[in-house]
Amino acid sequence: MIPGKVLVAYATRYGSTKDIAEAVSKTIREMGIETDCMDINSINPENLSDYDAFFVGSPLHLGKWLPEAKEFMQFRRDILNKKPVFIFTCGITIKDKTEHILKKAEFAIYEFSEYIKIDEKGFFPGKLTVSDLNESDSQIVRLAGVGEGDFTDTVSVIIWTKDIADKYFVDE
Ligand SMILES: Cc1cc2nc3c(=O)[nH]c(=O)nc-3n(C[C@H](O)[C@H](O)[C@H](O)COP(=O)(O)O)c2cc1C
Repeated sequence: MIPGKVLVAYATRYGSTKDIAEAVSKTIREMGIETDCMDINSINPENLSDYDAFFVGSPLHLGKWLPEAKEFMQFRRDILNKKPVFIFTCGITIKDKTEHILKKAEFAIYEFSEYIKIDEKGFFPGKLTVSDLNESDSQIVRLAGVGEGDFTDTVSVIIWTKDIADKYFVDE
């Protein structure tokens, strides 16, 4: 299936998941496929039927997807289940791709993978600067010992996206 239009939907607090979403969107657009890259909070559900495939991403917060991203999966599952769905998770801990870390990141998506058919999953390291966080987030990351730094890996995002396009966006 060559999609007419693809939606890349993301949740973010500090912009790094938006950066990943934009890299996904740019990669697809460069293949000649139309894409919209949108913050989940600004998506009009009535427009979802315009899309032939969905990328949906969220950062990890205390081991979970952000609430608006989980709600998007839950409340829009009927339309999502009719189309290919590719999800990406961003987290600072994902810089260490150990089995334990990846299992924890998998657990974050377990709750909605029960009712949504997920075609592909990507896990990407994020970016965190404690001094940029609001008061409550900075307390949480200090207490949880989340760590900080910029581990953005755009090359891996582009490769992941191209692999998906090669596998799913082909003439039948
Ligand atoms: C309150 C808070 C909790 C976080 N919890 C986790 C976590 O459980 N696991 C993890 O890998 N990263 C965690 N992070 C790091 C973020 O997932 C990471 O910085 C991500 O790149 C942020 O995405 P954003 O810039 O799109 O908001 C946390 C960050 C914050 C602010």
